[in-house]
Amino acid sequence: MLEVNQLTKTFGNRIAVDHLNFKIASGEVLCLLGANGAGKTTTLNMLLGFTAPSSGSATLDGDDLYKQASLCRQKIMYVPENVNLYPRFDAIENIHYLAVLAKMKLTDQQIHEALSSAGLKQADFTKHLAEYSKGMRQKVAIAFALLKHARLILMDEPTSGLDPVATQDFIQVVNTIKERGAAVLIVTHDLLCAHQLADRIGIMKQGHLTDLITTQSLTLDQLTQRYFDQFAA
Ligand SMILES: Nc1ncnc2c1ncn2[C@@H]1O[C@H](COP(=O)(O)OP(=O)(O)OP(=O)(O)O)[C@@H](O)[C@H]1O
Repeated sequence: MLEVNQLTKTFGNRIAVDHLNFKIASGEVLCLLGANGAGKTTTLNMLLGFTAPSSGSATLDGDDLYKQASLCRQKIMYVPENVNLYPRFDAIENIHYLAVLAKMKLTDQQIHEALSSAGLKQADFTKHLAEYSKGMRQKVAIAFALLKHARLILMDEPTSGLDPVATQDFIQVVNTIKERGAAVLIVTHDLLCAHQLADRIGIMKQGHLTDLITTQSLTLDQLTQRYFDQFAA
């Protein structure tokens, strides 16, 4: 599904991301962890087309992310750390607006179903976004990803600032996304959340992927130890 090959980004003589390789299958969640400055955001920015790679390539369902950029962009959804939508619109109006920008035609019924699948309570659908918490705004973006049938969902620090209940809620929503067959890449510092929701965890250090862990095989304590081992080395 997503295949990243030798992706590299340099800023002057600083190598932010150094010949990175990884794959994410359909229905799989990969969490990227690493210290500040390890190259996680730069990786995300390259996949989003915000930053051009210095070299290397990436494909989504076999299409080149850079040579077929507009085709690929239709299949990608980005959920930033803070989802900024129109505060004076309710959730339904915001999604209608996003749909117009994406040249999609959606019925209220479709939007209601997607907002429910994303875990939003029906009573909140018609509240202005100004009244929404961070977690609720995230759900609106995820509902749009479901409506868009996004094949790749990229998330930046989705659980930072979420309380434990909202975090569990978020994990459930990610499971819904997985069931629909999207590939999910999450950049996070949240080891507990990564352990709970990732199929695999990649640890980045100085632009390299230094460890790639299948989550199921490790307890949280083992994962934490393995994470710290990377930085002691
Ligand atoms: N626009 C830029 N110009 C110059 N250097 C940059 C730029 N963006 C990132 N860098 C450098 O690239 C390296 C990787 O940064 P990046 O933001 O990708 O790290 P990160 O892993 O996301 O860190 P954090 O966890 O703090 O968000 C750092 O050394 C950073 O200073």
